[in-house]
Amino acid sequence: MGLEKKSALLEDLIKQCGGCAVVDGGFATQLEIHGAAINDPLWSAVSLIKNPELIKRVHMEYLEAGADIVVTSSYQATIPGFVSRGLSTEESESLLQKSVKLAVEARDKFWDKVSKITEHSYNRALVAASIGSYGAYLADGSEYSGNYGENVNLDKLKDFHRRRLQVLVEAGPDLLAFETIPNKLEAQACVELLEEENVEIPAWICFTSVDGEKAPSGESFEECLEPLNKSNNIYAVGINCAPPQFIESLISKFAKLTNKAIVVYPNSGEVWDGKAKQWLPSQCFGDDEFEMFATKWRDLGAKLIGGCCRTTPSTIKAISRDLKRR
Ligand SMILES: C[S+](C)CC[C@H](N)C(=O)O
Ligand SMILES: N[C@@H](CCS)C(=O)O
Ligand SMILES: [Zn+2]
Repeated sequence: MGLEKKSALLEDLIKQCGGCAVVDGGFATQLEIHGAAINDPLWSAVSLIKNPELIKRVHMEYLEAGADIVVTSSYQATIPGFVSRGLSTEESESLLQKSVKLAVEARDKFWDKVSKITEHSYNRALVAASIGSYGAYLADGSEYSGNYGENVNLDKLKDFHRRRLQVLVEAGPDLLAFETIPNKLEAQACVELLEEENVEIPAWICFTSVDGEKAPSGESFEECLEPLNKSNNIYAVGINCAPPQFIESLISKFAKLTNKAIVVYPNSGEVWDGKAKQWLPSQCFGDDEFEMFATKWRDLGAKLIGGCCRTTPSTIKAISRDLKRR
């Protein structure tokens, strides 16, 4: 299936959902709720080594909550990351494939179950392969600073992303989700790679923001979106893992800067302490607030809405209830 057909699948899903599809919520958060220890350089991806069954369980929980799109466990899964744990390149690549396989299996199992029920409100979900930023791999919180240092140029970022992208694409997800991109250089590297590798899977690219106005690097979103707006590979652009109180004005800003679909999946509002590797309490949104804001975000133009870190299946249930109340 080529790029056009796969993009049409996503387009149809959005239509079927009444104009806005639901993305799942914090994957790592739900792993932790089930007791997974992820204070680790591989973060949530450590579960690919330690507990793949739990990954599937979390995907199922988000599907049951009403997610139309499930994001795989590969955010912080990288070949160099696995190799520095003593795994071989082959083993590392097979874990990346497994991240897609687990999500596809969960989706198929769930759909098999619900499609037998005469009246249900679910859609057949799509699987988005997560591709975390270079900062996520560094595991020092730099996905929220955009500060990669002087030695990181376009080629280095392309080299970092290339093989993982190839492996994930071969595993056959429906979509690609580039997450927590903190600067224009990395966004450009991702877009150029999609073209160089002739990838035929539609992608979204999401930036973080720590001030509610610009990318963490200080670059304006006008600058950051410029390479993305020109690319046929990019279906949607947006924001993930930023505080929810920024989302309203960022959707309005993006709507003026792009014709791409807009995707937003904020975190709960807590702030990540990269050194201590823990979330610090801050102004926080609960499920009720997500429920209230989801329709607002949709009315402002978002076509894909979900939650990121510190949100849970109950957050997704609230968003789904809100958006699917026709
Ligand atoms: C989205 S952040 C909370 C993921 C974890 C981070 N890259 C780290 O490893 O410290
Ligand atoms: N989808 C990621 C988080 C991105 S910030 C995960 O939970 O593993
Ligand atoms: Zn997050």
